[in-house]
Amino acid sequence: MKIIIASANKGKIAEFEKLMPNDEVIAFSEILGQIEIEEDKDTFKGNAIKKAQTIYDELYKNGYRDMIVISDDSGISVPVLNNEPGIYSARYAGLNATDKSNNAKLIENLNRINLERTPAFYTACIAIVYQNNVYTVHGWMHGDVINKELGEGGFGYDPMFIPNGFEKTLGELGYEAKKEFSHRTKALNLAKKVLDVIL
Ligand SMILES: O=c1[nH]c(=O)c2ncn([C@@H]3O[C@H](COP(=O)(O)OP(=O)(O)OP(=O)(O)O)[C@@H](O)[C@H]3O)c2[nH]1
Ligand SMILES: [Mg+2]
Repeated sequence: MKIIIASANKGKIAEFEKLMPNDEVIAFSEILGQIEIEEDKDTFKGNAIKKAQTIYDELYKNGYRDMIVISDDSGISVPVLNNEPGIYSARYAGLNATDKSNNAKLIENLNRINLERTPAFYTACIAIVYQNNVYTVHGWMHGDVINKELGEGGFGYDPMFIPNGFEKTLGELGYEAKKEFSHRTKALNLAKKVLDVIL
């Protein structure tokens, strides 16, 4: 099955490819080139729908039909920081933020309140657009964030995140572990059930 991923995040696209080994997973940019989508909704769900719908509409305008478009809006929330960065995870350190600068800002904010480690959770909302219908599913992963980066695996905040039941960060554990229980894995498992019903 051909699935268009409405994301420009290489880390996410790589995860989707590994999670759907039997499908043809194509990043939208391979067909449409770069498209900037303003994420101006106030929920993961709102932004996920906007991303998937925008890419679906662009593909449609370009003559593509019967495609399945999947988006992912995700982020990490830290309850002791009023659930920051949440939907702002990708731009926590500002408009030109990178994974490095976002992690540095989170570390700075943890240090400001003298916390080496505190509970946190990831959320992923996946939106599916198919034949002008929209479906959304969510997945979560709970654990702790720490005020330093450990390990090189994963992407984004992974080197700062210790999932429940482990004593290492996702950066140290690597993708084979993360794949078993991540927010994206859980959401995608639900998305696959939706696809089983609608296709
Ligand atoms: O360590 C991480 N492991 C994860 O598994 C993960 N999932 C999300 N995130 C963070 O949350 C932002 C999402 O923002 P986001 O959904 O807008 O994505 P994005 O802007 O990077 O790409 P796009 O899909 O919008 O094109 C990302 O940039 C990351 O910083 C993660 N960090
Ligand atoms: Mg984004």
